[in-house]
Amino acid sequence: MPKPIPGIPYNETSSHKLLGDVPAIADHMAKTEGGTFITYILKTMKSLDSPLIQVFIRPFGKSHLVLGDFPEAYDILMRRREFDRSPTLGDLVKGLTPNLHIHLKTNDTWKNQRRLIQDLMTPSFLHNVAGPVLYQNLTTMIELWRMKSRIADGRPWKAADDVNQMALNALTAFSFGEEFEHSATKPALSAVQAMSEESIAQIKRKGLDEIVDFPKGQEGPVFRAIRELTETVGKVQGNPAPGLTWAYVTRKPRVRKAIRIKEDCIEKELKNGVRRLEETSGRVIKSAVDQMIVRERALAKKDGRAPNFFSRVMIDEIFGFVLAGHETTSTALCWSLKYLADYPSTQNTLREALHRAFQSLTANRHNPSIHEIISTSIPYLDATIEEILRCTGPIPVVDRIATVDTELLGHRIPKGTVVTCLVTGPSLMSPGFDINTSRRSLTSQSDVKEGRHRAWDPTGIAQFNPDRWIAPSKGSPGDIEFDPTSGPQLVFGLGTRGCYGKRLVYLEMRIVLVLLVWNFELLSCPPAVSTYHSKLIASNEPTHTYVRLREISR
Ligand code: HEM
Repeated sequence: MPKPIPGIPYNETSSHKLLGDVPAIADHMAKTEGGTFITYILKTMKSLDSPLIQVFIRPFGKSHLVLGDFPEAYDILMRRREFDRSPTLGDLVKGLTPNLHIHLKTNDTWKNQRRLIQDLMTPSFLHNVAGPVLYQNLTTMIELWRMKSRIADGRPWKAADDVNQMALNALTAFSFGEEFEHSATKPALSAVQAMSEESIAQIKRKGLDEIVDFPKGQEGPVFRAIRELTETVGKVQGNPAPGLTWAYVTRKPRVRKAIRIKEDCIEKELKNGVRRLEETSGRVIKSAVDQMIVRERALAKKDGRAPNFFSRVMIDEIFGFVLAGHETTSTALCWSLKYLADYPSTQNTLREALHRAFQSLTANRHNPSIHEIISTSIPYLDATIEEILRCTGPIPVVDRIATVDTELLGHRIPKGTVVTCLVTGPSLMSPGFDINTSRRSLTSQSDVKEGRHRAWDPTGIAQFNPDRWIAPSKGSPGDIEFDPTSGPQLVFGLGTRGCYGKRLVYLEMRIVLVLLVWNFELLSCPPAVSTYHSKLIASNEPTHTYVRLREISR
């Protein structure tokens, strides 16, 4: 039976059930349109009127705390040594990448392993290596959508699969470079190119609000295998026994075959990288794999050991990019399409900002180059990206585990307690709870006293409004700048164990938003396919991602 921690509110009925809150969560999801674990938590927090609650979703009735307060979450993630990475996040990928650094506590082993991938999020690698290859892949999707928009001629179509493929392409391009022979978007492009005149004429006879179905194209075996594996992650989400589930899932013949294909693919790319390293003495870096090989050689030399380019750590860290980044980025981009279409004034302001930024291009049809996209300051673009991320929280929770007996908001909590911080909860997307300062930790109290306590104005906190991230420019009076410190944001977690890949995400979203808004007007879709409901699979995906595009002619 559940074992509550004294003093922290919980759902009384669940505390008398062997499965704790699990039946109530299932009931909430069955009866609430768009209901997820997160909406259950938000509802429970509201009814218990507390920023800290406990739920019973773990085996043996262990209490799991949920915190809906940014200042205290900030304190835990940034400063409190009594908390460390909890196994919850890593459990989602453990069966496929047991050697990924996500599973490690914050210690020397974690630090050493991170050295292997330390170069990949530097501005130099992102701008010179990842940026161009991402750009090349993303323009293929723009080409696909240009064809689709001409055929659909103002009618909506389902965009989720294209976005998902594009996100996967982007990550494999980042990992393996432009010479990687597989593509997820190109088969879709070929399928649309091969559409008969009659099937196009049929589409043109449809009503303007009717959904257009486009042929999908056949993914090759490598992408099918990667997709098979990334989709298994959703099966472990919210599962009280992830170890057992992984043991079952990874024994399935389909999954075993997919793992073999993935292993062969990474090994082949590593061999190509090692060959390139030998041929060019490490001077030509074309991908994350190349950079990691160069780093492994340098680390081995420094540590006085032989390099191991094919270690389990190398393989899992490489596949980790895809596992950690694919569904999350795809989800963020799907939400971006919805917000841009449903907030035309944001879209117009963004387009005007792009026109000002890329003035010399408006006379002809060329897209801004990758160099221009990266190097041009466009505060409203940064603000739009930040606001989309704030409102959507693709990973809706950030977890930590108490490594010692400690205190939280005035309550004693035992070692081993998992604390889940809500990414789109109170004080981030709804007004915060009124918490007596004396209940806060000492460091959090001093933030309040010294005015370092960042907070959003509760009025309009739930509204999508990129302007909240805009401030008057300090350098050039009359101008504006993007201020990432305007208010609380938890979308990538915080601190040493915050998201490793966030710079790549910002880069990818920047390229996608520029190319999309530059080339198309995103129009709203019929209400039935425009809801803001979500489903929490591997990440918090929108249930409906449809687009209706009007090509912009210049
Ligand atoms: C929109 C896309 C993404 C979102 C919303 C997201 C969000 C997050 C969050 C919330 C965490 C936990 C942070 C914490 O505990 O403080 C995390 C961790 C992590 N993310 Fe991301 N992520 C995204 C994309 C990516 C990408 C593209 C990569 C890799 C290329 C990546 C790699 C990782 C890794 C390796 C960790 C674990 C870091 C550690 O344990 O030290 N993520 N991410």
